[in-house]
Amino acid sequence: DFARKDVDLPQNSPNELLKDLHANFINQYEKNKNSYHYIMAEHLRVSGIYWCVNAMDLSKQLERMSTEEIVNYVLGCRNTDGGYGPAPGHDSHLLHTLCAVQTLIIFNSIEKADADTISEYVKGLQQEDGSFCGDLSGEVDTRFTLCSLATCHLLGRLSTLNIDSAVRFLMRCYNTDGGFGTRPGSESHSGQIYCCVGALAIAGRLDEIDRDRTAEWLAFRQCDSGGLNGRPEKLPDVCYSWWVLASLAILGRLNFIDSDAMKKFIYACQDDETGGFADRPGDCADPFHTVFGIAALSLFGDDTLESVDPIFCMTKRCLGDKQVEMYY
Ligand SMILES: COc1ccc(S(=O)(=O)N2Cc3cc(-c4ccc(C=O)o4)ccc3N(Cc3cncn3C)C[C@H]2Cc2ccc(O)cc2)cc1
Ligand SMILES: [Zn+2]
Repeated sequence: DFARKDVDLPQNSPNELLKDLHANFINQYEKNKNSYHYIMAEHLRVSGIYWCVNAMDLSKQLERMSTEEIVNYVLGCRNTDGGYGPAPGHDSHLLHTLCAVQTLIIFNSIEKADADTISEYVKGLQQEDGSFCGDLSGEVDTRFTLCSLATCHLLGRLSTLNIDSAVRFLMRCYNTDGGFGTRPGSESHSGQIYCCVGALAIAGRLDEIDRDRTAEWLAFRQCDSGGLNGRPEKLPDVCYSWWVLASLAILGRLNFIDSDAMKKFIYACQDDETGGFADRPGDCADPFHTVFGIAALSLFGDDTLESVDPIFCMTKRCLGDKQVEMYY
């Protein structure tokens, strides 16, 4: 069967950012009667909170969030092992530990977390070969290398980890096509490239890769619709806009893609009734695709948004001197 490799942008697609509509979409996750405790699936909740809070910060509307309630909820997800779970009483995982730290930094409340116990938790998940497991289930993924280096960097505890072995493992995941996969030998994927390029940038080791070759693989993700996909022959999706654009920004190669066509696709993913972004035009909006659609537009310099840091997907405002100085 002929698999569609692209989408058509509907004629009446939005052609600008519907910023206030998105703020209302995100906020409805926050109203008392629909607070996170009910709306957001428990196994996702702390990550969902980071996506919502970050979307509001990028949209310059953070003051509409109930800071204290959210900060206390996140702190309530801390476990005795030093890590954070997705909700109170859930086991710790690197994905949610990073989102918890990111949320606390956005609310300028990172001093309420214990940097030493969190970084010791992360260190405990690094393997002999330099890789990281997401939790005690033992799954290794280059995504978890980014979570580990980003969490420890944001806490000022990067030296807790073995950075040399972490970089050696990442380079074993570097494919001849210029991309990175989940583990050594895995096929290249936009999301994994974002994780590996981001981790190398935090480690100050971007000179280990051929940045033009990697940027070229990323540029080939652009479809006729202007949207970016995760792998060859896949459909474009607005969250891949973020993975690909942020990677190109870190590599100093944003000029490798057609930004006007890209923006047109991102605008078309907005839902002009409910607010929010869907993965592609016509689908249901969700907070995950909303934050990455807004972050991608911020990378293009939309001055109605806060400027976003490509490595951490957080505003430069909240990161301050936690930003990694880049060299191109
Ligand atoms: C709806 O189906 C899924 C599938 C995977 C996941 S995930 O947690 O493994 N994850 C993030 C993710 C979230 C959503 C979503 C819906 C509603 C909310 C509320 O905030 O968030 C939706 C999708 C999604 N995915 C799956 C995906 C996105 N685009 C294409 N796909 C297949 C990504 C997935 C992995 C992930 C990526 C980044 C990250 O920081 C954390 C997890 C969640 C829901
Ligand atoms: Zn997506």
